[in-house]
Amino acid sequence: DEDLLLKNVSILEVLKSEVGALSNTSEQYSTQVQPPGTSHHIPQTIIVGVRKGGTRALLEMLDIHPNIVVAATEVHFFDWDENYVKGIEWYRNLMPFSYENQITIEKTPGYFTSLHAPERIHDMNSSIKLLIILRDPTERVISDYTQVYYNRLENRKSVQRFEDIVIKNGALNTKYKAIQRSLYDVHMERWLKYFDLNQIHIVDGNTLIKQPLKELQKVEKFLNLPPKILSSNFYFNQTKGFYCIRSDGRERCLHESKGRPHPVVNRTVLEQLYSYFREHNRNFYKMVNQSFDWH
Ligand SMILES: Nc1ncnc2c1ncn2[C@@H]1O[C@H](COP(=O)(O)OS(=O)(=O)O)[C@@H](OP(=O)(O)O)[C@H]1O
Repeated sequence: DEDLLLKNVSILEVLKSEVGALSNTSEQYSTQVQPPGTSHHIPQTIIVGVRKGGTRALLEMLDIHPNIVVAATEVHFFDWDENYVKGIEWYRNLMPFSYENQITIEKTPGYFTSLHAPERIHDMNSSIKLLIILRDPTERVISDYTQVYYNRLENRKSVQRFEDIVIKNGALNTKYKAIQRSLYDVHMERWLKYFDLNQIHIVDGNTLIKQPLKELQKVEKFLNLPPKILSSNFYFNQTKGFYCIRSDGRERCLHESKGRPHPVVNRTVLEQLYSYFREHNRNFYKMVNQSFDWH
């Protein structure tokens, strides 16, 4: 049920928050005629996740770069069988027009936790560069819950308190999908079966919120692009409480579904989540040779 809901939610998102997130990309995308010398290219880089990690912010911020073009919507090619069977040409045609010197990027957060995505992406291009944006796993669970909460409200479905989902019979409900999606080591292991660590760059989602330029400069380096994203491309919007983008003479913030207030969670429940993830986090740090200041 939750997966079905998620799928519907994703489609809804494509229609609402994702396409509408930044009118700039969607307008360009839907009305653009093919400029001479451009064509649809298969992405040389994919943001594969994680859901609620900050994938939309990362994609839109990378779109500032003149050598980057981004797909406006989540494509779900590698994680949804009904799309994958349509073949690579179907996928390529969904990409925006780009020049030879530009990198095409798409983001589908569901790839990170998909069982098939690593192998399928590897089959398409074994030397592709992958971006994964991660944030504190507990925060990610709460963000995931918050998204489903609002979607259920919109669809007039019943909602539950966070604590009532996360704790079952006095113990942590580790079967809860949102918790499973935060087991970064478990998912990462699948990616490392197909890709070298040096093909994968991990973006710190917590840092992207507070110091976007710092994280974007690392991505520019990873993609071998000249540093073109500047501090003047960002301004802090007090009302939203997040950085917004200034580019091509326009100012834009992400859709209101990005950066929603989270519920205040019971301290004991928080501690249970922190301690559950601790071992997984340590394992993940070892796997990727990098550590993060998660709880
Ligand atoms: N600049 C800026 N503006 C708004 N939001 C920002 C920004 N940078 C990062 N974020 C964080 O992005 C979180 C949503 O992540 P995703 O875009 O990956 O979500 S989704 O999986 O595509 O639904 C979203 O999570 P929530 O805070 O839970 O809404 C934000 O914390």
